[in-house]
Amino acid sequence: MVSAEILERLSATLASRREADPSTSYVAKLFHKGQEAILKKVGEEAVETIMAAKDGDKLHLVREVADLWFHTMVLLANEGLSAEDVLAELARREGISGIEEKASRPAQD
Ligand SMILES: N=c1c2ncn([C@@H]3O[C@H](COP(=O)(O)OP(=O)(O)OP(=O)(O)O)[C@@H](O)[C@H]3O)c2ncn1[C@@H]1O[C@H](COP(=O)(O)O)[C@@H](O)[C@H]1O
Repeated sequence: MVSAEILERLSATLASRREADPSTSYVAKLFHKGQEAILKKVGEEAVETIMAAKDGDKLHLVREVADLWFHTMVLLANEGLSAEDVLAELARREGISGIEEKASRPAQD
């Protein structure tokens, strides 16, 4: 079974691409283009994920979500963050009902 360790390995690979040659690395090319280009890819992959969910093809959906996760990881890496930061936030939230959490927020003026 594939474990979440793939996210850690991918994070390490992404970090290593900071110094890589954009002509031989897709990730280095995205870093080189900058945040706007990365955000554009995240937006495109989010839309493609929605379309895949609607067409009912499960393999297509899995592949589009993989593209989305990958590009959000590039976004995190570009900001000096990694999958570990997101996993830690999910761990912090574990067991806290979304309904309870929302109800405990201070009232907005
Ligand atoms: N997981 C991925 C991964 N998923 C998707 N992609 C690439 O993301 C790109 C965008 O996909 P699209 O379907 O949107 O293709 P496109 O419309 O032709 O792309 P654009 O021209 O718009 O950029 C494609 O080139 C895919 O190959 C990935 N590229 C790399 N990785 C991982 O990142 C590592 C480092 O990659 P490099 O930096 O290229 O060595 C690899 O070893 C993999 O582990």
